[in-house]
Amino acid sequence: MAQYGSTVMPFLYPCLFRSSCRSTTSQSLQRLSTCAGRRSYQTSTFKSNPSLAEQNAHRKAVAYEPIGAAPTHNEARKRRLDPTPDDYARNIFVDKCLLTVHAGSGGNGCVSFHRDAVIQDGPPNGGDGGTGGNVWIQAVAGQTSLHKLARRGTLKGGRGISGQGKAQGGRKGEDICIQVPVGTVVREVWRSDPVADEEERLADLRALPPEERDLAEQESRGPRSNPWILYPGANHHEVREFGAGEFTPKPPKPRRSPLSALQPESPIRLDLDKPMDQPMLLAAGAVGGMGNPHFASKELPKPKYATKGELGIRLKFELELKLLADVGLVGLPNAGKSTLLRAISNSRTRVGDWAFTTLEPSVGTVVLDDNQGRPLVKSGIEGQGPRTNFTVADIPGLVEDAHLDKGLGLGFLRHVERARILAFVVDLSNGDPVGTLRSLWKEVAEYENLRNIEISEQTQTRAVEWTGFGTSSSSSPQPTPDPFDEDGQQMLMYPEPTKQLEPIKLPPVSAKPWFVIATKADKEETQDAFRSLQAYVAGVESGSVPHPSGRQNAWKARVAAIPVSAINGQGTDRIAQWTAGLLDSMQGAGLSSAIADPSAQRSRRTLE
Ligand SMILES: Nc1nc2c(ncn2[C@@H]2O[C@H](COP(=O)(O)OP(=O)(O)OP(=O)(O)O)[C@@H](O)[C@H]2O)c(=O)[nH]1
Ligand SMILES: [Mg+2]
Repeated sequence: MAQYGSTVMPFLYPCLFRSSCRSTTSQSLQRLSTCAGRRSYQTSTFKSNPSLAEQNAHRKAVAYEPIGAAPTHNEARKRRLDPTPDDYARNIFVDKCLLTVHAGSGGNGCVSFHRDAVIQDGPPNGGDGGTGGNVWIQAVAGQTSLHKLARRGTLKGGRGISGQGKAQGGRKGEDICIQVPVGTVVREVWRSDPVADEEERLADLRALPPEERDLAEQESRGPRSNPWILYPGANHHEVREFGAGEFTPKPPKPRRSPLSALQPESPIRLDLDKPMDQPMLLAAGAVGGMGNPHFASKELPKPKYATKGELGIRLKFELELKLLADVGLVGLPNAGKSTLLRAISNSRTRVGDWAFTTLEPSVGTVVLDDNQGRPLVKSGIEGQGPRTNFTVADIPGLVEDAHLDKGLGLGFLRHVERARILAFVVDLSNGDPVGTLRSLWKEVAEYENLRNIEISEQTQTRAVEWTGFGTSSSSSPQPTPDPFDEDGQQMLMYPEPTKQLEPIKLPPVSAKPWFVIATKADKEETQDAFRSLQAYVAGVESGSVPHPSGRQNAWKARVAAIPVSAINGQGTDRIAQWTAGLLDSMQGAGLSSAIADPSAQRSRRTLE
């Protein structure tokens, strides 16, 4: 053996040299012959401790498996609907976030003088600064979560570029467009508007008697205390003279970009419940500073100063998804909601045979055409073209007393009221389906009660806090000095209110259209359970049985129980048809995303 030890033999024939320390050459050769012999009739099964060569041979055989062995379409579909617990795509979902936006500040004006071979000391020709970038917002179809914006936190419009010599104006700052999902409500939490603050300060000064003005002016100087830019070539004497006040010009009035007229009124409250063709202006960029030609006069034909650009407005918003999806799947844990979503859409939500597999809502899109414009389900109302898709949200399972925040409770019920239609998913193989449906409705109705109490309590609190006639209450925001902005200028900011914004008004849950999906119908002895469920639902529709929510005006115009076997993909087409029909009837009746919410009938408009 030692004679082979220093050669490449151990590398080429590892099985021969595995126990080189102990075995002899004859033993190894015998083993080699055994291995070879075995390989001839035992190719696919390993002995208890396979050699490296055998392992490699096996890997190769698997890699070159004949194409005929690939899973058939049905097998692939079955695998998709009954996946292993680790076969899922991670779903990131955020339905509420804070977002700060900064409109771009204006670029500075330029101090420059014409100079050429003939004219050594010509007239002023400094360009104006460019306007800051605007901030726009647009609701777009196809987005279902606010997680991207939540991660960014702050979005800034570009700063305007400063002006240059030869009367060259600075370039405008870059605009930004915030894209949000359809159904987002945007509410302003606070704002810092340096131009408005300056206007207010000047108005206060004007109201004072002239002898007090100078002192008050010194004390009340805000972020625009020094709006001037001096000529870089100015000598010490000129700088001192400028600062001494004798030659200090009157500060120009604060200016706004003409575009700011398109800004929504403060405080901004937008209900973006329809896809928008054009973005909408949220905050206009600040205007740029003025170049030195603006200050030329008969007395001072060559001014050596220009102004800085105005500071951009800063706004903090709370973004909240009012509409999660067209259909919300409501059911007990382990009822089969995620499997159903996989069966009707392209979703890869997690499926597992245990409760609370799903912990975050996940939204899937059900496509109603063959992606080439040919509808698979006849839908859509006249004059608006066929409906091509709708969205379904897989909401985590509800448990008994979820309305008391049991299980993963109230957070999930919050999602239920953000769907246009509720689809109650009932497992036919798990006890009495009618009892299950009633207990699900009970949780939903109790949650609605709680919300009504919460809203009325908040209204009372607001009524007590109101002090009237413009006098500020103790909780009203007071300006406090804040850190400096990117230019080293002090910004006036307002502390964030300690009180949260009031909850968004949503339509009552019991007023939403609903239907029942009876799943796991492939399991044995589920026919009787389905028949009893069907009879109950028919009773609710006809009015012979009270509505499971216990509400008088609850929706029951068109209820159905649809049996499906999600794991086999059977009966799921009917869900698409039924939902499309319900959406059409809602649209036809003018009940759009907000259903019965009267405050949201018009898109893109301010609330209240
Ligand atoms: N036989 C049968 N089993 C099903 C069917 N649908 C789902 N299952 C099984 O039921 C179990 C639970 O399915 P999930 O889709 O994870 O249930 P879920 O309602 O999303 O559960 P949570 O996320 O915990 O609320 C899994 O083992 C599925 O394979 C069905 O139609 N027939
Ligand atoms: Mg699930």
